[in-house]
Amino acid sequence: MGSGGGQWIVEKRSSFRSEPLEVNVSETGCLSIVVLGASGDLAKKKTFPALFNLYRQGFLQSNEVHIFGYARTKISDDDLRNRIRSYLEKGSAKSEEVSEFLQLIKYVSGSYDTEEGFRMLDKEISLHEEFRNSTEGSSRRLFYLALPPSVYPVVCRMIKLCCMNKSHLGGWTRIVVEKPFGKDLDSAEKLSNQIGELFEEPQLYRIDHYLGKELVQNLLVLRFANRFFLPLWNRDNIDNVQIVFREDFGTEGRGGYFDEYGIIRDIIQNHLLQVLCLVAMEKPVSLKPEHIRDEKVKVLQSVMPIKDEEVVLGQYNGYRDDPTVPDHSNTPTFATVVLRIHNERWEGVPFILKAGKALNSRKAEIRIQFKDVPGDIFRCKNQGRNEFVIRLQPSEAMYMKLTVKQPGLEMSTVQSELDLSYKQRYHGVTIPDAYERLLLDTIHGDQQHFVRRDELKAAWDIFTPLLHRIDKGELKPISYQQGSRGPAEADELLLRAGYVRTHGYRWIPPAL
Ligand SMILES: NC(=O)C1=CN([C@@H]2O[C@H](COP(=O)(O)OP(=O)(O)OC[C@H]3O[C@@H](n4cnc5c(N)ncnc54)[C@H](OP(=O)(O)O)[C@@H]3O)[C@@H](O)[C@H]2O)C=CC1
Ligand SMILES: O=C1O[C@H](COP(=O)(O)O)[C@@H](O)[C@H](O)[C@H]1O
Repeated sequence: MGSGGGQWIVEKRSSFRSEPLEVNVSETGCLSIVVLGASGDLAKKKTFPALFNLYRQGFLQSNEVHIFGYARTKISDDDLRNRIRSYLEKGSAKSEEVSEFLQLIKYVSGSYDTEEGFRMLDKEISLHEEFRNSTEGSSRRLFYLALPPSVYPVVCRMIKLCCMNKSHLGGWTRIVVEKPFGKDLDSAEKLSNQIGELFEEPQLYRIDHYLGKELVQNLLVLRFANRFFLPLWNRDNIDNVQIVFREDFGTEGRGGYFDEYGIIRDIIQNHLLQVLCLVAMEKPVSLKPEHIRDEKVKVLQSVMPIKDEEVVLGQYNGYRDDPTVPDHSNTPTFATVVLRIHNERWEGVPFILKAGKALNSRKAEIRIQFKDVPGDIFRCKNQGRNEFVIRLQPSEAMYMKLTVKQPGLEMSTVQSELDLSYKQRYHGVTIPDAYERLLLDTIHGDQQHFVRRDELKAAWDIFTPLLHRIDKGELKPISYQQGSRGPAEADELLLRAGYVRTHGYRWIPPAL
């Protein structure tokens, strides 16, 4: 990145894109993207809008791409287009662009467990490929499973049986699967085995959309391209790390799904743990996906068993009013869990993962709190510690809380910050949605930001014992008010873990 006449130039992301894993694969030519579960919530809110944005930016060309929606619901092409139109007509999108894009979508209705529908789907894809005159190495088929995980195995079997890219055309077939990948270690391994019998690891993209967020993608750059951080990023200097997810709304219509999973499976075991890996891992040998994922696995394998006294669970009042939630549900909608990493860099540093629904604010951030300065000659220790905060959302930012001299004649100290707020710094730069990047990575065959099978296993290893105890009712959530900070016990745990709150200081995102 460099500056010229006040104008910031953002280097193309491809400058540090890792190489695709598969050899002899085509990244050009006829591309068919199939959204299975096209009638669902994720498809309309995230998958189709992300495809539309890629189309608008020229990453998907109308002369090579065709999009297929597949689901059981019996609707026409136009019905599907009308369902998703309003989710595309947002921001600066022009209605003609939306209409052009919608014409690329064809809908096929069929069941998930019989060949008939998938044979029809294959016929439609093949028609498109013939129409586009696919030649050697130019037919690419991407299947996005926007479906409940219970149907992944059968759907993958049907794809393998009926819809694979025709080998004489070259190209590839790739499968994107959504979280949750299982409910515990055994079910995740079973799912992995079932899918693994059908597809090779380089064909499988286990998506965790937090890995597509701008500031999560920035973590490796920040840590390993800045001399500042290298000597500080360890147990000698860092006292504790918090990775926090807060939502100011409840389960809203997803109560049935949520009650089966709970906040640990929904957010902590995947999104927050992936962020922890990037904060805590050692420097990878290179940016090759396997080198990065090797380091992530090592961190996960170094996490110690979770102690009961380092867990606080909560459930918001009113959660059970949802008719799809059982009256006596023990499912946590809030959890604070302390993880401890048993290695040379992090021994003794608590990683506090906190997630909650129906709280008093919506934000996701990483908060790295440094130790006190030894020999504090200014006697400013009580004002607060140095903190480095990475605000993932909303208002993407990084800021360092530090102690400075209070401007003026007096020699006193005050808390202030060095602030890199993205909206202020990068005028006019649109931060892409996580799903956009990850879909583009899938098309490019870049698995760096996807979860590898052994990573998934190591992640479930950490949380399975705790989850089983919650499922059995051995640990109970504490009730908390909607719109609050969550149970007070969580704040007490934070203090016990060593976090020191800075009183009287609040970071305010700078206005433009
Ligand atoms: N919604 C979200 O915000 C997020 C969702 N996800 C994950 O994405 C996937 C899809 O989520 P979402 O779109 O919300 O799910 P939905 O419940 O909306 O299901 C998607 C589609 O799958 C079909 N379907 C639903 N239930 C069943 C069933 N029991 N058996 C077979 N088919 C079924 C339905 O299509 P039809 O009946 O027409 O076949 C439905 O339209 C899930 O794995 C979810 O965990 C991940 C992150 C966020
Ligand atoms: O995966 C999920 O994420 C969303 C939050 O995503 P965000 O990008 O808006 O932070 C959460 O609401 C949902 O429960 C969960 O399944």
